[in-house]
Amino acid sequence: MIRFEQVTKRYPDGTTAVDGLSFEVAEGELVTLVGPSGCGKTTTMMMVNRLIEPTSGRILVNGEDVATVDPVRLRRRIGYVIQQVGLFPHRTVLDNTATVPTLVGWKRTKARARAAELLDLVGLDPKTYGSRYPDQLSGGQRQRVGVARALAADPPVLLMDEPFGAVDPVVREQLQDEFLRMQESVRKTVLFVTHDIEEAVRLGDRIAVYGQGRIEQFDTPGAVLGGPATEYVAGFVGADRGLKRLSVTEIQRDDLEQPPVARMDESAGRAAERLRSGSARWAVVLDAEGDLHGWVGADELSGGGSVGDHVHRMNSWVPVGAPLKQAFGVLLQHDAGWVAVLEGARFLGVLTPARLHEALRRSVDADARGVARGQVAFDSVPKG
Ligand SMILES: Nc1ncnc2c1ncn2[C@@H]1O[C@H](COP(=O)(O)OP(=O)(O)OP(=O)(O)O)[C@@H](O)[C@H]1O
Repeated sequence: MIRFEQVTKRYPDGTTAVDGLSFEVAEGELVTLVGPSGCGKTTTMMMVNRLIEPTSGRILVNGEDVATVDPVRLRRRIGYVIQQVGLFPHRTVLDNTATVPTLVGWKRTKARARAAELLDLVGLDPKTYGSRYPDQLSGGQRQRVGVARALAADPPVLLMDEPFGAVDPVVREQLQDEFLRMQESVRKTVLFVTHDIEEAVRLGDRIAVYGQGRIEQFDTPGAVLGGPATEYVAGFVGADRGLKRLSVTEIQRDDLEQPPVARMDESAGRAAERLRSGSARWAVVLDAEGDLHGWVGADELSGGGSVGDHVHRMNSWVPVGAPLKQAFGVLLQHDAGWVAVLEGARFLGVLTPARLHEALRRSVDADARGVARGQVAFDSVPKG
């Protein structure tokens, strides 16, 4: 969808901002460009919508060389969000959002209806905020309007330059979450510039780690964290990259351990006997559908009745596909030896600290070998 072919930008004063850059962003993909200040990220991005012209090389958007497209027409097809949002101060939020549709000739009512829809999409109630002016909004709200405005003409491509850089960390995380949710439904092709590795890893389907004017590594967040290509990348992603990797590695079914199970309607006595004969001290309690109800200790099952009469409700669990970090959080918070993993209400198994560690190790190994994690056997992962 966006393709850089040997793109170089040399400024008139001789600064080479970008040097022989080649990479591709697939349709519907979100690629983050991350690197220290001055490494050429913004220059890269601005060459896509021709705010800056390359010295050599080509950039194709949807197969078309951008150099051959009229810049004004080009920019209407490419949404652009920047840190200093650049809202028009004397126009209401609704009119700001409707800017591009109005420019391309939509009727005012249609453009405003679309703008209201988009404000809703970015989490701003158009009834409350539509008639306000930009200086009556918080920084985070202004950023949201910036995103809504960029999406208004429904451009297939979105360029975002540190869009959440100017807000505090809590709001920033909120905006990132909302943006990810929105991207699930709108699936734009996005080039996203940030100098924050956490943000790059969190948002990117793939990330491009920039050195000076060049990409040092271009891969999935998991692969970059698990196997930095160079010393430079290792330094940039940080010594705690193992921890960061927890947030991009998903819990899979084959990471799970199968603990002893008791049924809700099973007689307590029979369940106790079964657990004792297997030397099990506890069991998870499921109903006939396999949905999780809680857990029970083997020595609590005396006194008759059914297992359901003795069950402890379980108030924390994690869904399959959630990041390992979420499971780790639950284990720490409850000082627990395991956490249940569900799909919907259905119990799939438990994750223990040892299994969590193995999952992380296997995913590093799988990325290094370019295979799926399921193909890495537990015992093939070297210890230590
Ligand atoms: N108009 C210009 N003339 C000369 N040099 C420039 C110009 N614009 C940018 N540069 C230089 O090009 C290099 C890349 O700049 P660019 O803005 O692309 O970096 P960046 O990675 O986006 O940085 P930041 O994160 O600080 O925004 C820097 O060394 C910068 O000083």
